[in-house]
Amino acid sequence: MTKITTQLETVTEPHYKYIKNRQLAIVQAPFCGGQGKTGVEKGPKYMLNHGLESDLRELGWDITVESPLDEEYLQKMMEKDAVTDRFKNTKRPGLVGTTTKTIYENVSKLAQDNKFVLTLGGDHSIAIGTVSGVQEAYSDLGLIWIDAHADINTLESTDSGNLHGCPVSFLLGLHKDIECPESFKWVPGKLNPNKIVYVGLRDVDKAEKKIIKDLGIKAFSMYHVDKFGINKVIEMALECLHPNGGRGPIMCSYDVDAVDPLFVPATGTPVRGGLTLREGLFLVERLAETGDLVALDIVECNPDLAINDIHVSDTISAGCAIARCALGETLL
Ligand SMILES: NC(=[NH2+])NCCC[C@H](N)C(=O)O
Ligand SMILES: [Mn+2]
Ligand SMILES: [Mn+2]
Repeated sequence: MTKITTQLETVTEPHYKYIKNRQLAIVQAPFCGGQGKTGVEKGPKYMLNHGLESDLRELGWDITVESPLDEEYLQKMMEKDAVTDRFKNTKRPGLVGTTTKTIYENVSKLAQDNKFVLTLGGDHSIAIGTVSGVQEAYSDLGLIWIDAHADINTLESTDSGNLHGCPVSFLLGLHKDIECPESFKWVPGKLNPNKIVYVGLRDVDKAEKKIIKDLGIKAFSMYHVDKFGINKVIEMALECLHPNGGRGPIMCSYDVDAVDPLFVPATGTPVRGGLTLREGLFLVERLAETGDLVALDIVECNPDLAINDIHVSDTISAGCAIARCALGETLL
């Protein structure tokens, strides 16, 4: 009888080769001006109240909590600027531009100090600031955008006018070719289209599909997740960012609506047919295993959109679990 011996695959412990002394900065970004529903600004407080800081300290991180935004000022501006702060179809370009600039300055400093930067949103417009900031420290940064949506609308293509649907176009510098308000002139827009990859897409606007095709951006939709499985998808995504088995720093911008609303109900633009909670956590566990992860955003938790307390705790605990898995928690 012939014996079949299977090679046991090995798994590497989470590690962070670009980060000095396991130092972590948690940046609170309580901003809701990139979309129309209030409550998403409560994300950071809810995640911290859930014990996130001590859970991460338990994982060996030395932590500082940063609060670069003036919440009172933001609240005042949210009321005041609702009608006046407009550019064509887009809502609050002034406030989004100045707020993301503040986040950019803070994140850029922290990343250059070789700290891991974990930013808690807020809506996804904050990624204009976080990704631009992290890029100041790592010029060859690869970006994994985990989301049901592509968030790549331009100031011209957006139907909703909500700027949380546009951050990727700013990061790619697409605003430089069109008429653009003063408030966004600071955005470096240096992200190369081959340095971003999407995972989890299932609700992409027509104009966005054209931009993705025209720029040749790599995107793994839920179809790809079903067809190839989540493990193959993340391996392919990593290969896209640093080809030929090459390695390099990676940032992950994680919109919790990538995960199915069964697990993450309290979010502004839920779309059915998403990642299971385990698939959503596996993605970041794998990133932690590479040793290349340098920064993470967790955005779009909106406790006010829950219809009961279970929805709040499901959503917030999923957001916190994403952070813990990315920062070294393992199942055993
Ligand atoms: N970050 C998000 N949840 N974005 C949703 C964007 C939805 C739609 N594509 C828009 O541009 O308005
Ligand atoms: Mn989304
Ligand atoms: Mn998003």
